[in-house]
Amino acid sequence: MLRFLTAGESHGQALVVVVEGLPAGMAITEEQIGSELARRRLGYGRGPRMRFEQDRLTLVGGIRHGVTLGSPVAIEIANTEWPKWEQEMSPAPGRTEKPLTKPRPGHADLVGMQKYGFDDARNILERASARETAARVAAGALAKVLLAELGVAIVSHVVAMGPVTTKGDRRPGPADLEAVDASEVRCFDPEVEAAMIAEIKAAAKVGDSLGGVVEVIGYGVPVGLGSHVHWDRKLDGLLGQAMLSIQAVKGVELGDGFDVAHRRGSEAHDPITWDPATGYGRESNWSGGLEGGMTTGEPLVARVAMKPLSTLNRPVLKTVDTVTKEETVSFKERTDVTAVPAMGVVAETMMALVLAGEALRKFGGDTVAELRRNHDAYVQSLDGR
Ligand SMILES: Cc1cc2nc3c(=O)[nH]c(=O)nc-3n(C[C@H](O)[C@H](O)[C@H](O)COP(=O)(O)O)c2cc1C
Ligand SMILES: C=C(O[C@@H]1CC(C(=O)O)=C[C@@H](OP(=O)(O)O)[C@H]1O)C(=O)O
Repeated sequence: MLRFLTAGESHGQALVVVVEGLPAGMAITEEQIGSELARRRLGYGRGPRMRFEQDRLTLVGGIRHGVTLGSPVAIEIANTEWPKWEQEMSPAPGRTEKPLTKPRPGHADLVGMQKYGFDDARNILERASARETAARVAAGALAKVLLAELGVAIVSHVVAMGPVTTKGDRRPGPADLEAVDASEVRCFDPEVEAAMIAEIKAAAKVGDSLGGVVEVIGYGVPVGLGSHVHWDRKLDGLLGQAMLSIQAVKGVELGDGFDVAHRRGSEAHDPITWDPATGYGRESNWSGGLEGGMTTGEPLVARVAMKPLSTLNRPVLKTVDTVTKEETVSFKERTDVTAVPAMGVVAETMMALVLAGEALRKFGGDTVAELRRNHDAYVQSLDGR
C-alpha cells in the first residue's frame, strides 16, 4: 500500500510531503524530483508568481546515497518568498491587521470561512491554493520512478483550452513527452497550440480566465490492476477521486466516457482478439483500458476537465464583504489566467500515485527487485490466459 500526506500553506515557509510504502532500493535523485516540479510550474498563462518564486527541494528522510530505504520518504519544498511572508503567515499568536473579507466566488474562501469559523479568508485560501500540488508532484515523481521499473510511462497533453480544441484523436506516446513539454501549452499540434495561445492572450487582455481539458495516458500498464470485487477497489473509482481532488477539476472521463452513452452497444465495446505471439488484445480502446474496475492492458486514458480559474484581474464577479455585508466585487491583481498545462502535470502525478499504489497492492515486495520479480512472473503467467 502507498500512502502520502501533504502539509503546508501557499505562502508558508514550506510544503512537506511524506510518502509511505515505497520499497527499498529505488534509485532516486533530487534532479528527478526537481525536474517534475519544474514541469508543473510551466505553461503559457501562468501568473507572475511562477517567475519569481522557486521550489527549494530538500530530501529529508527515507533516501540514503540516492537509494530508498523502505522507510517513509519525507520531502520539503521550501518557498523562496518566505521572508516576505514571514510576518503575515507567522505561526506565532497575533492577528493580521487587514483580514481578507471579500470572498471570491468559485474559490474556497466563503464556504471555508463559514465552516471553519474564520473572519479572514486567508486562513482558508492559503491551504486551498494549488501550491499544494507541488508536494503531490514530488510524491508523484517517486511513483513514476517505481512505475518505470515495471515498464509503465505516463504522458499528458492539453486537448482543450477554453473553446479551442484539438482536432482528431492522435495521442502522444512516451517518446513524444519531450515534444509535448516543449509546447508552451503542452499541446501536441502546433496549429492548435497557436490558437490556444491566442485564446489565452485574448482572455488575459480583458482580465478574464480560462479552463480546459487535459488527456492523461498510462502506457505499459499490466492487465489486472484494480478489482471488480468491491466499490472502493475499482480503478475507475480510484482514478476519478484522485483527479477530482485536483483544485478546479470538475470532470473526469475514462476512455470515450460521455460519448459512449450516446452510442449503441454494438459500437461501444472493444472487440476482444487473440494473437499467439502477443495473447489477448482489443481491436479498439473505447473503454480507455478499463473493464470491471480493472486495467485491460490497453493504454489507460483519462480526460480531466478544469473550470476557468475564479480569481480574475477584472472586477466583475459579484460578492459580499463579510464585515459590512455590502455588495462588492472580488478581484486581485495577480493570478494565473489559466493553469491547464500545469494541471496536466498534476493529473499525471495523480494517475502515477494511483497506479503505483495498485501495483504495490498486487505485486508487493519490500525491495524494488522483489516487486519487479513478482510483476514479471505475473506477466509471464498471463501467457495464453
Ligand atoms: C496548477 C493550478 C493553479 C491554479 N491557479 C489558480 C489561480 O492562479 N487562481 C485561482 O483563482 N485559482 C487557481 N487554481 C484553482 C483553485 O486552487 C481552486 O479553484 C480553488 O482551490 C477552489 O477549489 P475548486 O475549484 O476545486 O472548488 C489553480 C489550480 C491548479 C491545479
Ligand atoms: C503558487 C502556485 O499556484 C498558485 C495557485 C493559486 C490558487 O488559487 O490555487 C493562485 C496563485 O497564487 P497567488 O494568488 O499567490 O498568485 C497561483 O500562483 C503554484 O502552483 O505553485
